[in-house]
Amino acid sequence: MTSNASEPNELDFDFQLATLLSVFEQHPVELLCDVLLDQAEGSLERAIELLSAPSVSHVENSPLRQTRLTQYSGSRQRTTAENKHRPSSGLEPTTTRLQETRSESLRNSPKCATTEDNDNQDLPLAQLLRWNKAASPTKVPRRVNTVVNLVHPDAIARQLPCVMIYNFLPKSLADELFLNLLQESRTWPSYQWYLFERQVTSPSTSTLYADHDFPWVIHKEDSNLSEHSVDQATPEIERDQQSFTSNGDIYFAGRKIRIRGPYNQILAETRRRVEAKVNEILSEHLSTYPHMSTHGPWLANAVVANCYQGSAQGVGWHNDRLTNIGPFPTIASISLGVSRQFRIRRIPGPLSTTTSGDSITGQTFNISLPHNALLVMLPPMQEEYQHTIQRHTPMDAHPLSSDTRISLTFRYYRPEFTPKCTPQCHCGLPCQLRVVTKRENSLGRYFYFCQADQQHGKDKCTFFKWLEDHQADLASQTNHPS
Ligand SMILES: O=C(O)CCC(=O)C(=O)O
Ligand SMILES: [Fe+2]
Repeated sequence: MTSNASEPNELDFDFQLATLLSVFEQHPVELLCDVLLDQAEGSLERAIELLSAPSVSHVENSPLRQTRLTQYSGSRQRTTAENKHRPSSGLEPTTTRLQETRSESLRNSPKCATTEDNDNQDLPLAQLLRWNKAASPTKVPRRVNTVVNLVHPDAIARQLPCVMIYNFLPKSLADELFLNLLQESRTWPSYQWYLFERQVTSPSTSTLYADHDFPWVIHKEDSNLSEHSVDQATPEIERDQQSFTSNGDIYFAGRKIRIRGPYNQILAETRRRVEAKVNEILSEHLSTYPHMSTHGPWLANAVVANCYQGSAQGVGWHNDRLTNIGPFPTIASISLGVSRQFRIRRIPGPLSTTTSGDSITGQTFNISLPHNALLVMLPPMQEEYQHTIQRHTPMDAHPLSSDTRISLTFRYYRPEFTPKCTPQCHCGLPCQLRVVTKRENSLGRYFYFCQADQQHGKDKCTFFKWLEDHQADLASQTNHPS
């Protein structure tokens, strides 16, 4: 959610509303829209402040909100020319979620479902919020707003830099792994971070396991957790669980966290199989993605584990942080438990327009992730696409867990991207690494910038450094140690 140091912040209405939806899942979309438009006068920061106040519960049916929600849905009509100058901020998925959340909110909040300020008294709000074609003053080409379901591994590989393997682990190992993690997940924390100086909490829980070859110097932790650690295990489970600490703070999505490890036997066996499969895939894809080669075998030396209890828990649109895994990462994700919808869309920007200037951001892909599916996200998935675990989608109960899903996202934490190798910003914090996706003249370049706003809720500093400049500095320090 941090604004990008080198790119203008494109916090338009769609993005703002999508952000509020992902943070304030308990509130109906109409309330979020009203607070954003009326009370906060379009300021996301102010809206978050207002919504964080304990008394937020009621929403008047505002005509402005009605108009903007209709536009929000109707803005799919933008012409190609408009799209070129104003890249979509992901209308399609958020619109879909808007529709899903809307029906949820209509059930939960009868007050919000009234249509008393509208002329169309007889129509349900859900219908009113849709783009009204008849009322549209001019006929403009309609950009198709589709979600394409991809099921067959060949179809997935044709459309996306992803490889899907269903029933990846032997069944008994998958089940054992899941039951083991279900037990452990009771101690995984929700994460807090800052959005415009307001602390927000993730709707799911997660943790980071690291193995023996995690490149940051690790020693067994024998004292209490550091004062900054937000990952607090219960004492009983803590005794069975070795905790690692590192000689550098570990930031996960802008938050300082504690890591757990080394892998137990089940996780180690899973790692062995994941690494073998991923390296096989990487060698097959080398001709397609030459940039995947250089660093030797891919290692699954750490894994971000996520737990979602029920369909209200998910994770919003994002691409995975590159800071400690470096550019062009490969991430291999095993799904366990109830099947959930994984949605993928291209990041708006020059990369998402065809040579004729047509926007190709309209397409969202949906992949169901059943128990024991391995999805390997290859480069440039994190550079060019965003993903989400969609909330409020129908689920079939899983025999082992009913409505709980756990994902294990194995990553290679590269030695050259440890905190020791990461520049510190003027605030004294390790920087975050990002890639330029919007500015054509620097497209695809990586840069470091301050992440203090997410971590501490304070203003971020002006630190900015291109990755290649930083690497050149590191190389010259190695060649000419002082
Ligand atoms: O649960 C999943 O499959 C996705 C989780 C995810 O996107 C992440 O850990 O970054
Ligand atoms: Fe992710």
